[in-house]
Amino acid sequence: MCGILGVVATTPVNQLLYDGLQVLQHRGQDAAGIATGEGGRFHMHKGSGLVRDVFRTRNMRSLVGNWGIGHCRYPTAGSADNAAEAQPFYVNSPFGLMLAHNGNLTNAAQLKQDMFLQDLRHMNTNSDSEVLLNVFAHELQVASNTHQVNAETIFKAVAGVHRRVRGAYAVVAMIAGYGLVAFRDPFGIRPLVIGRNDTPGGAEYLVASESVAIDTLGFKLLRDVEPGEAILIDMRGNFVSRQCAERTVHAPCMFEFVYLARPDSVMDGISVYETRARMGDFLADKIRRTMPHLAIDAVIPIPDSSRHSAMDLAARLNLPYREGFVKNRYIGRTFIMPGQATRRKSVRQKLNAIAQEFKGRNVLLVDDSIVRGTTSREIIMMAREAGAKKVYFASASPPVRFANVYGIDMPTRSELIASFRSDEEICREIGADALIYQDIDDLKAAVRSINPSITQFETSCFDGHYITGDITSAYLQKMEHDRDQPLMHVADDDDSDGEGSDRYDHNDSSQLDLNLGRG
Ligand SMILES: O=P(O)(O)OC[C@H]1O[C@H](OP(=O)(O)OP(=O)(O)O)[C@H](O)[C@@H]1O
Ligand SMILES: NC(=O)CC[C@H](N)C(=O)O
Ligand SMILES: [Mg+2]
Repeated sequence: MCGILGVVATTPVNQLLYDGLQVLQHRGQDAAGIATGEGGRFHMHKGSGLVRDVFRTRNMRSLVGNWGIGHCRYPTAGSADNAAEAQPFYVNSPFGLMLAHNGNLTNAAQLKQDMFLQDLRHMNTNSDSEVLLNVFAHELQVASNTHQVNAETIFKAVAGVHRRVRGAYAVVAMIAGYGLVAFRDPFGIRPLVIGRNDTPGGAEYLVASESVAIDTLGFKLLRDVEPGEAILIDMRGNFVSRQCAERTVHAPCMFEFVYLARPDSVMDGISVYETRARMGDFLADKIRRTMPHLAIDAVIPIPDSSRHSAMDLAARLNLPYREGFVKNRYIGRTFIMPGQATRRKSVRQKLNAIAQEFKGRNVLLVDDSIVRGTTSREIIMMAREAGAKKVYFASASPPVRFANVYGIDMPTRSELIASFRSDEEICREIGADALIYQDIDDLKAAVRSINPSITQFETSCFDGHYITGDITSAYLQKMEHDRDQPLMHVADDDDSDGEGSDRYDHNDSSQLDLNLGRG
């Protein structure tokens, strides 16, 4: 996952894109970038780090124009902390293109080779998103027979992308002289929603990974981009859309509902908050059914993502819900940090136990998922150190046993605590007195209870079924081999200009003398 945003407005969009990326920060903490368009001219600034660290006042001032795109990165290809792989990516031909991508391509290596040999295109990074941009550029070039780009050619180019590219992709792109393009892969694995804002100057459109960005930026949620669909918004704010894939299946990523998305988002017509609450209900029923003997004194969530499931679980079991861990709000999400050592250290920095909530009690800790077991191991130890008698552990999702190839950085089975262990072994490994996992059918039922029209999900990390149908065991083995080391860190030279004190203060948009009309 990463956060992506695209907007065509009637006033400058630099502040809007910045604010939107801040709201999508939970989707990627590694790098951020913004590109804007001023007529046919692009401006861009990107770099490693959190949104608030990447942009300085002078960068924001240079992002001139009424339309643009933004990206915050959680790397799944190439390397972590590498400013060269920050997005958006740019190619000058045809017309001038900028692109930002959420997802992961599964045939990037083959495409890269084909494009070098057949299309004479060079790629300068190991990012699959740069490959995607070049495929789009090539298809647009082939489809264009005039010097002017039009909707027909863009739709043809997106259809060409769908034919050549495999994997997961939600995309926002800018075409110089035309406007904004957004599209989603034919399985709709990664989310993408559209918002609209009617102003005296005309309609404005915003496309974003999650509806939370649409709400907070003052737009109204229109709908999701359909799997395989492309939407175009020209620089005057005219909106057209078309289905560009020959065959579509709607199978959104289940892990978005479990962990990735913010609870206040609605994606594919499903409220993430309500879904997580329903996961708690189903899990409560399983506990009642399978472990009626557990004498639980209190249900305690592991902040942040499990709170809503834990609350409903406690209510359904008629047990007290207690907040036993305090989260340091200045530490980011642990799971999406690159490198296991950093993740482990961050759990202790991030969460601290309130001893009184544990002393002499049997507690049921609830988390949304157990992936590498980093959080659960530490937290159970902390609960015991705080004086808990028995520590039971419940996960609102099933065991994560398989690699993800669609934009979540868990490429190797060996790093997953559940891959080659039974539930009893996992329970021992994390040090719990009992362990309860959600069943996969209950997880699906929880999400479908909010929107029954979604009948399929991308659930490969739980069941090993890869929805795109092209993932072979040889592919998975190669990935395991290539990535048995976590993503490499590349030295950050971002502050080489020595002007670190000039960081942009997001609370003071008056620093932007070009920011007219947006607070
Ligand atoms: O088994 P693990 O490898 O530790 O991964 C699972 C944990 O990571 C996530 O939390 P994270 O701290 O990333 O974010 P949150 O604050 O949104 O819960 C998730 O909510 C689990 O707590
Ligand atoms: N998580 C993502 O969406 C990652 C996007 C892209 N594959 C990258 O590594 O930069
Ligand atoms: Mg968590």
